[in-house]
Amino acid sequence: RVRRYKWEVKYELKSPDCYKKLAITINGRSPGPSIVARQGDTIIVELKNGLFTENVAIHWHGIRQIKTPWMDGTEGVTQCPILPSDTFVYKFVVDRPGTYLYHAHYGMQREAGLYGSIRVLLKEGESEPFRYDYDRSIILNDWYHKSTHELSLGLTSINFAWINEPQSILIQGRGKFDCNTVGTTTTLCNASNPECAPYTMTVVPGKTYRLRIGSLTALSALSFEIEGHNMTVVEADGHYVEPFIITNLFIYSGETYSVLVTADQDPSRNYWASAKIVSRNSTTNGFAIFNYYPTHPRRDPPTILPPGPHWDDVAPRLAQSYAIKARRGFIYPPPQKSDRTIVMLNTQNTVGGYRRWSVNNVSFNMPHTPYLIAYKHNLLHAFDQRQPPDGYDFVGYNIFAPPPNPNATISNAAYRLEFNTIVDIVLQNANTMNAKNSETHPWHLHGHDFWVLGYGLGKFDAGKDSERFNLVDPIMKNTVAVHPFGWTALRFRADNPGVWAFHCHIESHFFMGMGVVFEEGVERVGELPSSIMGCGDTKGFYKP
Ligand SMILES: O=C1O[C@H]([C@@H](O)CO)C(O)=C1O
Repeated sequence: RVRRYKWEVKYELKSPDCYKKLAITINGRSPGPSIVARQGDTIIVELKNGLFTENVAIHWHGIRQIKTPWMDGTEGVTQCPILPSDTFVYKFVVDRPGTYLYHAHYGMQREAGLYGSIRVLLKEGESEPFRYDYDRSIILNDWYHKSTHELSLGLTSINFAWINEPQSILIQGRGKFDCNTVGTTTTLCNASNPECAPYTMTVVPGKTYRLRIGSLTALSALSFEIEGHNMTVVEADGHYVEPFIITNLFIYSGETYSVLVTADQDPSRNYWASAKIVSRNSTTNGFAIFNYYPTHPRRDPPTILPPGPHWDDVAPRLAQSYAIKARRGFIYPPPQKSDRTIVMLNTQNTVGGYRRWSVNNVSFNMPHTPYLIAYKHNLLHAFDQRQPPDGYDFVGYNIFAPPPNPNATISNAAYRLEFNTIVDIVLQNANTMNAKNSETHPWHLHGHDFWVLGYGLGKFDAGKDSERFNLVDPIMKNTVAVHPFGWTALRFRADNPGVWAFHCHIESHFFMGMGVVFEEGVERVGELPSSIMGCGDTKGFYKP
């Protein structure tokens, strides 16, 4: 089946957390319309850029774009940006069932509100290996009152201005900023605006809900819970998980999970659903109402918000990471050996006085000519042809201290992977430029799912640690966290011809250079549509 959507992207004044700001919307909405389809369907999105002075591109997060690598929506990698007043047609197949996302992949527009959810159902007649009565999607996000321009200008200035903690957390596009904190200095905040009434999820006592939870935060790692209710994790990034029970779900930007929740508590009241920031010392949190029918949906629960886990306790987060395994009967065992291992040291750096993030001391910059077009049309002068490094100085580098020489280099070089080979990536976290500090980084790979082979704390030891890789039942994902001062190992097969970004899903970190690009089998990619062209050295290639 073909499912067609006609979208217009525009700025509109919105008050998702009671504070009015210009948000980037799709057909007037943020989050945008949900895409609901069945496995094997073709999605066609006719996207009009109705922003007056900004380009746009939309990435279909978790969709592998098999045979359509030019539809990945990654500006600078797979396509030229869509110019103001232009219309671009995305067309791709959703080949696997599961919970996915879409969002802007141009500059830092995602945090201005350009995002939504994709739900791919099984083929007609097929059923899931678990039971539920109803299916719901919610997206968690963090929200900033400053514009994407002001935030990105601060990050790219010699007088570095960090984006800081968000003003609120949004659950399905709704949050609550405390208007008292701005007092009468502005009329932009209105606590009784119905737009910022909490999101309510109404449940029928006794029924079981499949909650598809996705995070598209700009920065924050979150802990999500529903007061007094257990959750059973059954899906992660489109793959079935061997079920396990939790009281709170740690979720990092770019991840999706399905949890089963049964409305089995006292039905005469409502309960809080809450999203609390972890890994950073932030006081901002978000809440929604888990409403038991027929209790009034606007009635506040009689309790205070659950306090949630302590923000800097890494142990329970690591424990959740370890607990996620492929579901029995749905295990795709990984190849037992890899052909190449790339160790990626994640550091915060400076380049020429600018604050940056780097991988093996190389800070990524997007070229003007998208890689995919440059490779196919032999425009190889468009970016640095040297290979970025496959590792760092394992012996000499102390991951527990700020970088002794924080200077990195800027590059747009890409990794070329031999087609169909097995690639291991070890993401190695380290201390930031601030003493005794290491952050959580969710890494997202385009065009693939990877096996998560292991996690650890401290410096990855190629001998000892790789012997403990889970080669039996690792989960496959497209986004995975690297914990503070820790490492995460993943494996994938470079079998999807194209050029794919791999980056920290913290929007500002990718913007500051925390990412790489992989090329694989580009010679197998068919003729590129001219609609993706027109920028950089492809000027004039666009034929309307
Ligand atoms: O990139 C970042 O900059 C700030 C801080 O390190 C600035 O000092 C921070 O928390 C980041 O994640």
